[in-house]
Amino acid sequence: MSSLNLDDFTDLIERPDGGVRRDAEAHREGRIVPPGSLGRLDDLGEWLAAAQSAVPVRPIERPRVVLFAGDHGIAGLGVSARAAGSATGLVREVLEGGRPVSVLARRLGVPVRVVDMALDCDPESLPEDVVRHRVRRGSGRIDIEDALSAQEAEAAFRAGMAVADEEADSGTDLVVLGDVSVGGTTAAGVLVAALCGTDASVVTGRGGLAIDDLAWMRKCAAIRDALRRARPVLGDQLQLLATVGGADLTAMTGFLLQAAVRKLPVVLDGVVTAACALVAQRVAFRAPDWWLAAHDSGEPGQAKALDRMALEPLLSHGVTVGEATGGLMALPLVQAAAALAAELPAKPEASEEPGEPGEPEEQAAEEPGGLAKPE
Ligand SMILES: O=C(O)c1ccc[n+]([C@@H]2O[C@H](COP(=O)([O-])O)[C@@H](O)[C@H]2O)c1
Ligand SMILES: Cc1cc2nc[nH]c2cc1C
Repeated sequence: MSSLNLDDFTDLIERPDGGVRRDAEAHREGRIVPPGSLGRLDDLGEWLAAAQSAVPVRPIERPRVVLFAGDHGIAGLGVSARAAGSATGLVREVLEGGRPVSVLARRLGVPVRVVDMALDCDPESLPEDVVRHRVRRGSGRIDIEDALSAQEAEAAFRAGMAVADEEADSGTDLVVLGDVSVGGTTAAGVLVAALCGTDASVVTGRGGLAIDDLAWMRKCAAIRDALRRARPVLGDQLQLLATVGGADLTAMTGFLLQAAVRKLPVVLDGVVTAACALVAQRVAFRAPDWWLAAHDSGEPGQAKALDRMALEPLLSHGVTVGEATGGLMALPLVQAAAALAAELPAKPEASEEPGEPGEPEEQAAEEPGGLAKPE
């Protein structure tokens, strides 16, 4: 295997086409509904058009949820409301259709793909297509040891890239990315604090099922200790992920970068995907142009990371369950934006030709009448 050079992503990742974006804006200006009256749906439609390099934008017809799963040794310190090693149970429930992500995905008709990177269970106990990318059983306890060896980190990163390639090759037109990751918000907090140069307390949230004050203090201390181990390797993102990220977060970072190479737009979910996106931005500064922040989960580390990437979350409903649930909530909005951008009729010919004599007066005469109509 040739060694992985993350610097290559800087050149491989292009921006979505600016010319197409301007065409999409011009197309929008020619529609019957006044510019601005669809609010953020206009921006969303234009962003998608640029990502697809298509005006009018194509409908999102083959979206997919991709969940990276893993257990984190740090959960053994009591930093999560869930028991250490319990991510497997969640994954089973996802596969059986009983988790929030399963319910929303079913309703929206979106397939869910789960990728086990480091669950703490016997790999034989899960379907082969779920476990085939696994690099180890549980990631290391990041306050005192590396989450992964260098080899495991490279394998996990490549697995994430391979999943992005598989999705792009199979015609997926939008990915909603999420994690099933017990202890993952602690690792995410370390990555965000390390990359933003902040203190542990600034990024320490309450996790999936809100933890109590004592657990919060343990989480804060764990992030502080892991941060000490992260700072010396900040300049090397793959080593940073090996030191404090863990297998699922490393794979998600590889996924995000390769998806951007393949021009596959990705909807981000909560703090864990935001932390991976932040690492990926360090690798390739243009990459965030391919991502949409679905929602604000309320985790301080997520807000910090999104702010750094100038990504503004679409929704805010306090959804902290992870597993791409918040991402899926945004999907109907993305689909609505695409449909409006593509299907609204054009303004009548006359109003598109400003040079026509008499035309401005006609408009002026028409508009107040239209506005004056009772609701
Ligand atoms: O989306 C968020 O910001 C968010 C905040 C807290 C927890 N979660 C999810 O909850 C799961 C457990 O996280 P943890 O770190 O509390 O064990 C994990 O899959 C996270 O994605 C997600
Ligand atoms: C408007 C818009 C701008 C963005 N920039 C990066 N991701 C984005 C997503 C949207 C929707």
